[in-house]
Amino acid sequence: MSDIQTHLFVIFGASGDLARRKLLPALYRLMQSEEVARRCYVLGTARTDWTDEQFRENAREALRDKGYAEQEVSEWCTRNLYYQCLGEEGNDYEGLRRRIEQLERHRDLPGNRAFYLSLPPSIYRSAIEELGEVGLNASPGWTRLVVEKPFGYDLESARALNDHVHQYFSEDQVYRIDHYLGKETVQNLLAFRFGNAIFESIWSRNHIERVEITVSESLGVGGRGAYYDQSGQVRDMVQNHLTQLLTLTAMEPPTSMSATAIRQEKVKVLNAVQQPDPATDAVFGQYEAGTIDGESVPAYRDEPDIPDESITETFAALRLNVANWRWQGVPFYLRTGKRLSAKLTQIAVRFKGAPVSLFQESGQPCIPQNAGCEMRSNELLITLQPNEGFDLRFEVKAPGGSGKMELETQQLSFSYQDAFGPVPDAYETLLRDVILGDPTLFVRADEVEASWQLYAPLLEAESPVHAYEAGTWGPNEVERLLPQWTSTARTGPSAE
Ligand SMILES: NC(=O)C1=CN([C@@H]2O[C@H](COP(=O)(O)OP(=O)(O)OC[C@H]3O[C@@H](n4cnc5c(N)ncnc54)[C@H](OP(=O)(O)O)[C@@H]3O)[C@@H](O)[C@H]2O)C=CC1
Ligand SMILES: O=C1O[C@H](COP(=O)(O)O)[C@@H](O)[C@H](O)[C@H]1O
Repeated sequence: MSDIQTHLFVIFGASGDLARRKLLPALYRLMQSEEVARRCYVLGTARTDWTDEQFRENAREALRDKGYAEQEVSEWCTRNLYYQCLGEEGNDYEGLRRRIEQLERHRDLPGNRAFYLSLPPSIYRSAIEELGEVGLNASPGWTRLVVEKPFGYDLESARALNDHVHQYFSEDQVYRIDHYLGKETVQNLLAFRFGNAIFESIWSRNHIERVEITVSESLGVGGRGAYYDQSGQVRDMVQNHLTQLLTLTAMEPPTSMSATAIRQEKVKVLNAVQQPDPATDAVFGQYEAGTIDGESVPAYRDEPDIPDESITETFAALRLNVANWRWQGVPFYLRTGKRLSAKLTQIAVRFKGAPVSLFQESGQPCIPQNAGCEMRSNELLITLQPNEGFDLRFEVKAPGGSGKMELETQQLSFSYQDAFGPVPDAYETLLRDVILGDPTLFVRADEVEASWQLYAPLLEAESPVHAYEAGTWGPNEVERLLPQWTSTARTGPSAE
């Protein structure tokens, strides 16, 4: 990473969960490179009244929990970490500015600064304004602002937040996080689609019957009930992560791999997606108690901080139509939920069958429109997590047979883990890109607004929320959208 310039990485919310579990470990891993370690200093800030040493001790503990070597962790924390309290009210930005300038003098830093807002979303506006008011939106070097998700609550609030950000920062300074974009396998979608010409010619309504995007989790809402109940699955997962997967699957080839070219194509395809009709294109659910991996788990309404009468959806399934020349008429099904049967992020592409089937019981050819004409389709499963890899399913002749040709489905498989070993963490990729100044894997202002706009009818409607048992694949009503889903969990790193 030779292009890294010496800088200060400021984490707002440094005493919080995300900083502890994701940001500090990602920065630590990045700084395993001596070169990065010499060029990146971290300043944590929050209301908690810590000294530098107390912050370092907390960071050491967080990194020890991840199993990193004691001695190296300790040295890194001492050499690279600092802390500045923002005051009881969280508004001492003058104090923060003075500390930044003092550190830059002391460490002889050129004034490059990244500000990572790992704060409750309700604080984003004031933090951005305060940064601007004390002049921290500009510096002798570069200044970058990283904003965590959720970016807005709906279209109106996302627009207002964009306007607010742009009062103080220009768009090229802003890095909106969607951690799915940092996942190696999500980026690999671009490599798969645009590095392999054989798929391009079949990647359209001419050959594809439907696309299914599944992001299922076996976990519930855990300790995040207070946030989640105000949010629900459409805001928490569909508007951002599933929509990113949709755009990467459906976008046109960009003119280059530059951030501008890629983001341009993503916005174009997003603008072509028609708003779903809540009555016919969506099914929502909420989990009841059930069993997952042999363990009993409580109902959503019995989770901490969830009101007894909550009607927040923990499951959403949608049918979307991408109204452009490539995709018109190919349904994109999206499905996501908490406390489902398994953790699985997968894109299943189901191809159209052959025009005439030659392999019928009767021995007579038939066409799919005829009753009883059995036609199997080829399928491509792109598994993004866990057991990352691809499976291409096709028909082969089953051995033997008494004069009749019988077909059996088999698959060609590629496992990421087998080929390359463990997959790096998304936050490591994203933080590296922030400090390199590469915005490709971040969400542009118009993209985030287009995405909120798409789901506006769902967010405004009062749709029924159907109960489903934890440990299943969601409410039965989902069959109304699609009776049988193609997606299946891969069984292991070398899944067959
Ligand atoms: N945790 C996760 O897994 C994920 C989190 N996110 C997003 O990341 C952000 C942070 O989440 P998370 O770490 O879980 O939240 P936490 O509640 O654990 O942490 C919030 C942090 O913000 C600080 N803070 C709160 N109020 C103020 C204030 N008025 N002024 C200054 N600092 C303040 C808190 O410290 P103090 O009280 O000391 O001020 C704390 O360090 C949120 O936007 C969340 O949506 C996104 C994806 C996953
Ligand atoms: O952003 C979020 O993502 C997680 C799921 O992320 P993954 O990387 O484990 O797939 C989800 O649990 C959480 O509710 C949501 O806020």
